[in-house]
Amino acid sequence: MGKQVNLYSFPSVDTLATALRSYLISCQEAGLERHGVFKVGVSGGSLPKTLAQALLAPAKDESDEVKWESWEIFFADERAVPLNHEDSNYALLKKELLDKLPQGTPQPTVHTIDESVLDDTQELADRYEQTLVRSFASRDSVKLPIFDLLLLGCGPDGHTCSLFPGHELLRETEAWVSPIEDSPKPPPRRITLTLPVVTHAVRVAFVATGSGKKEIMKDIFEEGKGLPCALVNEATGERCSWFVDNAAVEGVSYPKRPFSL
Ligand SMILES: O=C1O[C@H](COP(=O)(O)O)[C@@H](O)[C@H](O)[C@H]1O
Repeated sequence: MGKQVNLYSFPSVDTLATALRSYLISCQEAGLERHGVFKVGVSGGSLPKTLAQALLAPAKDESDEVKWESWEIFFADERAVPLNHEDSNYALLKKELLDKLPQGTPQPTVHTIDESVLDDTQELADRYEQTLVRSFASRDSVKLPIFDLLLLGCGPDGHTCSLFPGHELLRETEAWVSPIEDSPKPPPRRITLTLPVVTHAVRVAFVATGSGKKEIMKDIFEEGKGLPCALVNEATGERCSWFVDNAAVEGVSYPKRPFSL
C-alpha cells in the first residue's frame, strides 16, 4: 500500500455514528465548494441503519447542518428488483433514512434504477450509467465520474458494492456500471459501480461493525488477498477511511488512528 488508509475504531456504534456525521458534513462542504452540490453514492446492507443514526441526529450548531437540498444520492450497487421490494437497496435507504427525515425537511435528489427494465440487467446497468452521465458529464468529456463520497459496506467475504472476491467483474476497465447475474449473495441479479469508478471518488468511506467482520478485517488489512475491499484500499490510500467499532477490528494489527478531520 502507498499512503495508508485511515482506520478509525470506536467503542460503540453510537460514537462511530457521531464521528461519521462530522466526516459527512466535511465531505458535504467540500462538495458544495467544488461544484455547488454533494454527490454521494450509498450502499445497502448494514450501512443505511448506521447512516441514519449519524444523519438523523439533531445538528449541534449551524456548521453541523445536513444540507439535504444539496445532496444527490446514487446507489453504489442495486438489486434487480422493484423499488418497493424488501431486497432493494433503495427501499432499505427509504425505510431507514429518507422516510424518517423530519416533516418540512428539504428533500435530497435520489437517483434510483429504472424499474421498467428489471428483466435485462445489462440494460438496467446501461440506463444507470446514463443517469451518471447526465449528472457527471458525458463519457466523451470525462473518463470516469468523480463522486464526492462513496459510502461502502464490507461483506463477511470481503465484497463491497456488488464486487465479489475472484469475480471477473473486478477486471472491468471500461464500464461505469456493470450487471452481475451470479452474485454469490442473494439476490443473484444486480448492478454495481465498477472498481475504476469506486477508486476514482474524491473520498471513500467504509462502515463495518460487529464481531462477525473481524476475520475478514484481518484478511483485508493484513494480507489483502486480492479481496475487493483490499483492492479499494490499495487504490485509494489516504482518500479512504474506515469507520469500524472495536468488535470488528479485534486482533487486527493494522494501526488505528484517532479520528480527526
Ligand atoms: O449485498 C450487499 O452487501 C454489502 C455488504 O453488506 P453488509 O450487510 O455486510 O454491510 C453492501 O455494502 C451492498 O450494498 C449490498 O448490496
